[in-house]
Amino acid sequence: MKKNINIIIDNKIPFIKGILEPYANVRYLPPSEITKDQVKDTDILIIRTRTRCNENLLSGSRCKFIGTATIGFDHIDTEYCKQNDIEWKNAPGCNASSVGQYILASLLLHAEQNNYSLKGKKIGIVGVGHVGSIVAHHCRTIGMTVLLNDPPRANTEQNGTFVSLDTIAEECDFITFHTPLNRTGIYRSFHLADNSFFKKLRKQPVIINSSRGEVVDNKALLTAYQKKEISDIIIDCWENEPDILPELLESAFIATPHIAGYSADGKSNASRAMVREISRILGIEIDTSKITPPPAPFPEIDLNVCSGDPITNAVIASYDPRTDTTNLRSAPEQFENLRGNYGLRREFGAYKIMLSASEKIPVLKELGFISPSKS
Ligand SMILES: NC(=O)c1ccc[n+]([C@@H]2O[C@H](COP(=O)([O-])OP(=O)(O)OC[C@H]3O[C@@H](n4cnc5c(N)ncnc54)[C@H](O)[C@@H]3O)[C@@H](O)[C@H]2O)c1
Ligand SMILES: O=C(O)[C@H](O)[C@H](O)COP(=O)(O)O
Repeated sequence: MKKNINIIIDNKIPFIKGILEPYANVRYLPPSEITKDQVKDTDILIIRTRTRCNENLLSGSRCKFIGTATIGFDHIDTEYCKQNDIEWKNAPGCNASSVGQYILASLLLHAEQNNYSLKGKKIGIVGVGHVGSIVAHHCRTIGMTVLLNDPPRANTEQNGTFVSLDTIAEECDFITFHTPLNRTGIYRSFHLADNSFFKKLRKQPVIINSSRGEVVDNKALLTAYQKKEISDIIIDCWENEPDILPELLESAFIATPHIAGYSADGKSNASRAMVREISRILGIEIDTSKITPPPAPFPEIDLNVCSGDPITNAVIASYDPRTDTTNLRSAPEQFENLRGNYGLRREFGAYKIMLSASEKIPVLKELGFISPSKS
């Protein structure tokens, strides 16, 4: 029962091909081809961050629904959509655990390479939603002290224990940004970290940005590094992607092409969310059971044969951000291709840990690895 519904889907959204064809006319296009002309006769758009949905794209089209298979939605002109009766939906939380894995892996590598322990170090988390909460959980689990900053939540929640951005600037050894990109308004996050923010830092922290490039003024970030106001940079989201600042790429400890959320788990969550929305719109049951990530290639991590910290070994066995850093440094002009052809990783929950009796087993379980067992 094919309805007269036209759908365009970004061709880099995985696990979705074939699912909607029984119900609609589906075309898969690269973002560069999702143009005004193509969108004109389209009812439903399923896109990623690379399609800017604004008047230029949408005016004169019959599009009534935009689904973005992402958490962020700053690429959608929500005001234009409201005025023109176009519904839009994102996929809240879809890849939050993937970003949690990215941040923990980067922190553990930084500690290992600089020969210190993260235990007792203080991390400031700016933006405590789906991603920030997972980062907070992981950091507490490995013994870090966590400070939270989230003015929208602080203003509405009675029992929150939030601090100001100034307190984070003064006290933290690490500061990680997990806000949406708000260009205006009282919760504006555009250049939340700017020159004046970096001047307030007291502990020469490591700065981490995996939110949106524009949340951190990239030139100010580089200057702060050069002036030793900060000790290191971990960066996944950049201003002006894919034309990123070469000096920042060279200076950062971890520098990746906006792939913190690129787990197979996260991508399949997003695809499932998009199909559920279409199912709701069309008023039909659509089976989503085939939208599942493939198994991890090596799903058992035997920590008994590794020397060094079991937590670091387990996390890095699941994901090593140095590989993505090396790939980006060797070919920065391939930023979009590195994303488009990314080998999606699996999250902690896809790995079973083998480890003889160790006080680290409860920590590994708490991070989400499968039933660490005696071997
Ligand atoms: N690098 C990646 O691959 C990747 C993956 C997922 C998400 N992201 C980005 O991370 C952002 C956060 O994701 P999420 O799932 O946690 O979103 P979320 O909406 O669940 O949480 C965002 C939190 O930020 C808070 N916030 C808003 N404005 C703020 C401000 N000015 N200062 C401090 N806090 C503020 C909100 O109150 C909310 O609690 C997304 O909007 C997206 O831009 C990037
Ligand atoms: O907002 C998100 O979900 C993330 O930034 C996500 O990783 C973006 O992925 P893209 O749509 O660019 O593939």
